[in-house]
Amino acid sequence: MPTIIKTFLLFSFWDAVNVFCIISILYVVKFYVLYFNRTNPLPGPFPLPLVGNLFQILLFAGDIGKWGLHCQEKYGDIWETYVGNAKIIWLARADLAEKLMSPSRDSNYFHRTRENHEYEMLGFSSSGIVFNRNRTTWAFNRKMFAQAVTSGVFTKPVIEWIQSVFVEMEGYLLELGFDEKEFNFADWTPRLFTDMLFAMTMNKYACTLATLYNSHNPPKFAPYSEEAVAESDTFVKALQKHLRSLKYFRFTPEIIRNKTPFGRKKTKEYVDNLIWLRGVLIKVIREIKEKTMNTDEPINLRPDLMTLLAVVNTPKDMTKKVESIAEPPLTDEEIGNCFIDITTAGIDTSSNLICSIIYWIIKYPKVKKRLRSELDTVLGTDPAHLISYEDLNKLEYTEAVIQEVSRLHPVTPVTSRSPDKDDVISGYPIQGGELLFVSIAGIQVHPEHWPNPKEFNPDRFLKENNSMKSKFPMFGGGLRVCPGRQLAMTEMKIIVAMIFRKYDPELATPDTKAKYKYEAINRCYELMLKFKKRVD
Ligand code: HEM
Repeated sequence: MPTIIKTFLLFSFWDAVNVFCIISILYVVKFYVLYFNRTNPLPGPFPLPLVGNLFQILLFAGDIGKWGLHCQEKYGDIWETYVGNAKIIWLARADLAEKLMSPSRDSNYFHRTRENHEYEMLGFSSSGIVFNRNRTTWAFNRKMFAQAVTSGVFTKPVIEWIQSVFVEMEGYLLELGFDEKEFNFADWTPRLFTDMLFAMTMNKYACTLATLYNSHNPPKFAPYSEEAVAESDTFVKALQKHLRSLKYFRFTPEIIRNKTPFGRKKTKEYVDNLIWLRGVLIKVIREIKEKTMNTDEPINLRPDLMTLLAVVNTPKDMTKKVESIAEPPLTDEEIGNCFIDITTAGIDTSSNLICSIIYWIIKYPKVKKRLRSELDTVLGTDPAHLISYEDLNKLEYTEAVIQEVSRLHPVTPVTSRSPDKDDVISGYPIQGGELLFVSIAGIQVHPEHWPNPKEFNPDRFLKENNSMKSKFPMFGGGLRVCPGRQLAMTEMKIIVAMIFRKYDPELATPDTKAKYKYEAINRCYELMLKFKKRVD
């Protein structure tokens, strides 16, 4: 028997406990020796070994945005925190974040995260947009996406598609008597935005609104075949599972994922789910490509995002933005990953922000009155009037309200960057590969940028006060600024307009509050309303 095993067998239980205690003490001593002798120390909350500052985040119910605001008050506009042993530097003033938000192609701050083996394994580190760490493929994918999403051929019809999905939801709410009975509006918005996104990306009906409506056992069920509902249900559930997997792969330690039976099973389940999802998407993309290639008149095809991405940079390009320098079209895999990115980044953000917007408008009757007056002036008083692209551009106060809600209650309170090379920010040395958090929530209420920062005042966003916008990173900034921002604003304006021109939503009780939980974004999980019809 090897000596090491023999020695081990001589150990009593208490010997093992003693060894464990000695190793733990040595680990703690080493942790604090390194901590107190760290280079370039910044102020920040005191970390514990192994967990860093995670326990302090828990005191804020995991809400990293609120915790950031608390730290900012205590330590100033630049501070450091720890997740385990890894340092994170926070920046909470526009000038401090300026370099990170630079739009330069050579920016040192291209990467959103540190190297992430998990996303690499899933194939996201070199394809798609959100988690892509390869500058060349990221730039190409992002350009193609932006080309499609901002082209006139898409931006105009999308307005109609959004309205038709809202009309469907409106019908369900009235059918269920929610104009008189209280209901949780936050249950409906993720479905509204999922169905909208499916309609605008691949001309498919996701049926999530219909499924929720049917779950209330109405006298008359939604008019979709069980087969169609079941098929899309499976697909939407797979997408939701994929979203959960992104958090799992990011936050579960590798040792648990790869070395425990639970972790191995979960990892396999998530990887299989992604393979299935990609398989379905590739099939849809191939069908679209076949259809587009077999017609001489691509211009007559419905210009949904998948179709636009499938033909971008081909002779049938509908965006009319083909450049003189020949670039290849997107591959099926790239289109599939772009679709996954759009759903990852575009559903939760918009659907949760809309809950906050509705809540704040209800809470501020004067703002509601002025918003309504703008809606009546621009759209007229006939609720059947379809909102047009031109109408949307005139809804300045509506846009200001959306921005002001987002300033005070950002759906994404934090974004991050990791520099390639060492740098200096405001005299403070930053090491290449470190992680930096930009506190969107902190910048948006910084007293140096905003007079009366806590006051809800949409007027500050009206044209005459335009200069404030540089201090407003609602959609992030620089190279990786949100490429869906124009579409997101279109969605918000249409939904706000469609609700307040015709309805007068009421809180279930005067002290009803919108309830939130932080899950990588601020998720509104409860907003109890009555969807009252407008009477004035
Ligand atoms: C109100 C709604 C939305 C908000 C508040 C929002 C906010 C953001 C923010 C803060 C970022 C990070 C930017 C940065 O790091 O500088 C981002 C990135 C992104 N967003 Fe949005 N977003 C919204 C809607 C959308 C929609 C509707 C889409 C797609 C249709 C979308 C697609 C993306 C993508 C693909 C990225 C990654 C960009 C990159 O890495 O290059 N977002 N968004």
